[in-house]
Amino acid sequence: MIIETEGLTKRYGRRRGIDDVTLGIDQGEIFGFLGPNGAGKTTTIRTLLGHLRPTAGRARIFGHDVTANPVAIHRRLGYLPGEFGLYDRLTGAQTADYFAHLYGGVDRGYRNRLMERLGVDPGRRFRELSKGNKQKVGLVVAFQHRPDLLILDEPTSGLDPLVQQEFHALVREARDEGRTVFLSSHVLSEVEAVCDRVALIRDGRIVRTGSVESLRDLAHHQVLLRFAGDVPVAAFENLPGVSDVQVTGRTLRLRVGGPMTPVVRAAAAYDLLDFESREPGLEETFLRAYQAAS
Ligand SMILES: Nc1ncnc2c1ncn2[C@@H]1O[C@H](COP(=O)(O)OP(=O)(O)OP(=O)(O)O)[C@@H](O)[C@H]1O
Repeated sequence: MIIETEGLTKRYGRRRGIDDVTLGIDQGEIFGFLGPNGAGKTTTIRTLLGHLRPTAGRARIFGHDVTANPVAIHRRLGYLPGEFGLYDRLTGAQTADYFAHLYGGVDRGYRNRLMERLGVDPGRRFRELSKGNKQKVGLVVAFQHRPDLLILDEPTSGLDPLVQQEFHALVREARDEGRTVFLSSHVLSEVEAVCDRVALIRDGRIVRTGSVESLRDLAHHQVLLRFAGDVPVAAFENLPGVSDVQVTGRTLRLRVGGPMTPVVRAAAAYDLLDFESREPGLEETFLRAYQAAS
């Protein structure tokens, strides 16, 4: 196992950080760590990296205890923090060079390809970069020495959709080379798109671990349909995956789990003026799924 934690707990004084986190991540997995803001993702990651000392429990990476042997771990690790930065005056290329030296040099061809694929402008000073562009330099730094394990804290926040796709491709390539990826996210659809397995964290505790397919019951969309004329609610209420149908005048709001086809087919039978579909935030999704448990 590449990452192994047992009852990992971190309290900030009397405040909760994480509580009893037990995880096992195998070589060659893309593992998603999914939770709303404040759930404990960063705390878990920083404890794994040895930046924070656990209050209780233990964690091992590559078989080494994270508190006892951080150097042996860090040589083989690529890490993207939530807010990546070094010195404001350095350019993207200089920043990547700085970290490359720490690892005793990197394959420059690979480094340059990473920069190209992610669209990093190597000559720009760090202070002139937007959050997304800083994030891209951070990704180059995490990947450039081809580490055995990548730990990425909310890697796609601030990236535009095309760069996100390129990032997903890089992650899959790393996995196909037998490397391991642990990434945190607060977006369900992103974890669904790229991860093999996932753990859900809420209020500092793991509420579920499983294959990405096992998230199906959580994934849903809020759909709004606006029609030119009156529409019988019954035409939608009993469709597969549909629940919580609400009607305001000629507007229907409904919750759809699973494929959208039945709703689109039913809507097409009427004069449809507008169709909106959005993925609700994870807070809303978790609240719904875990209300009974809390
Ligand atoms: N240095 C600290 N001192 C006190 N409490 C902290 C500290 N860092 C984090 N916390 C608390 O620990 C809990 C978990 O925070 P953490 O940053 O790990 O969550 P997260 O899932 O990474 O959220 P986000 O996506 O917002 O970064 C929160 O309740 C937070 O307020």
